[in-house]
Amino acid sequence: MARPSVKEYLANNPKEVLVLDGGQGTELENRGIKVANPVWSTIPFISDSFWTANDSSSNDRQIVKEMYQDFLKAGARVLMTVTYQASFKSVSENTSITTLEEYDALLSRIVSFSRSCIGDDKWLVGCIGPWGAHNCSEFTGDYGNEPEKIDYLQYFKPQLDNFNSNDDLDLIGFETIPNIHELRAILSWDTTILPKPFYIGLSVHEHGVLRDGTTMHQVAELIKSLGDKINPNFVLLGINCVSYNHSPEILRSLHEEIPELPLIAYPNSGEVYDTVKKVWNPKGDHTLTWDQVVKSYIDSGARIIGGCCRTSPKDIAAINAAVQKYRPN
Ligand SMILES: C[S+](C)CC[C@H](N)C(=O)O
Ligand SMILES: N[C@@H](CCS)C(=O)O
Ligand SMILES: [Zn+2]
Repeated sequence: MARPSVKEYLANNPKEVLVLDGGQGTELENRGIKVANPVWSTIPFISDSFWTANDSSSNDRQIVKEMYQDFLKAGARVLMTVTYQASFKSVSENTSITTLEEYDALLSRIVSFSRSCIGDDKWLVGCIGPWGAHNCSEFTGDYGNEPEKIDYLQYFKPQLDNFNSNDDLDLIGFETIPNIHELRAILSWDTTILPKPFYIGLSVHEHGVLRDGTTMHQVAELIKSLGDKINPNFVLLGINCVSYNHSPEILRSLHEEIPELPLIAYPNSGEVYDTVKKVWNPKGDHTLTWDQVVKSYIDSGARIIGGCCRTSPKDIAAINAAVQKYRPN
């Protein structure tokens, strides 16, 4: 392997801050791919023509490649697979891919294609959206009346099994997790279920609580209560797809609660997703610059910084400039 493990790299280079890519689903949408469907940004990979056509005849294939190229040019060293809404449930209930065998083949193809787009020297994250992605509750955290009874492992297992066994993936990213019961479930999984380094990105309200109302103090208490039993592959905790303007404060509150934990932060643009119309609506302007946001993240212990929905290669270039300016010497 041409790159060290992310976990070792971060531990051996305590001053290093890595730049992640930006919002892939929304970037593909900006470039003409229609993502409003039950598997969201994974849609281009479902079509046979993505895999059979050559680059010049498959427009979508060219678009995905160019998206990766542009994030790389902007300075990203950690990039993600476009598999946020590609759980077995979402794929098998909404596309022509219905068996576990076909599903595995799809994920393996996506991972190797993504690896071929970014080269061997960059880190590749296997992106896994929350349980709530399939019914669009990632921004409400409303998992019904008995969220504690949901079988999260059963939901994630087919995607996890594929990602765990794929050496092209360096890290598993559980993203946009809005519910404490889901967080508790993921954190309860040992190295037999999660043998690869992983991180968890929380989906947090502007006023700093998890979308289901759990405080950052309660999140910290949960992590502390696990003590030595915590899976050693749990590398970073953080926030993603949270409001840009509020994210520095939210990350600071997490850092104050668990100062020793390496953090990851990649906010959205500050626009708000309309889950019915599936469009992003403006909500005030950026009152902060990326320069200010990144400085604050680094002061709060962030080791990986990037952008989520509606952030583009331009945002990643600004993040990269600020990371080079503020990372510790
Ligand atoms: C992060 S959200 C924009 C992903 C898409 C959403 N789960 C939907 O199904 O519309
Ligand atoms: N990794 C996903 C996040 C959705 S919230 C994306 O960038 O599209
Ligand atoms: Zn997002």
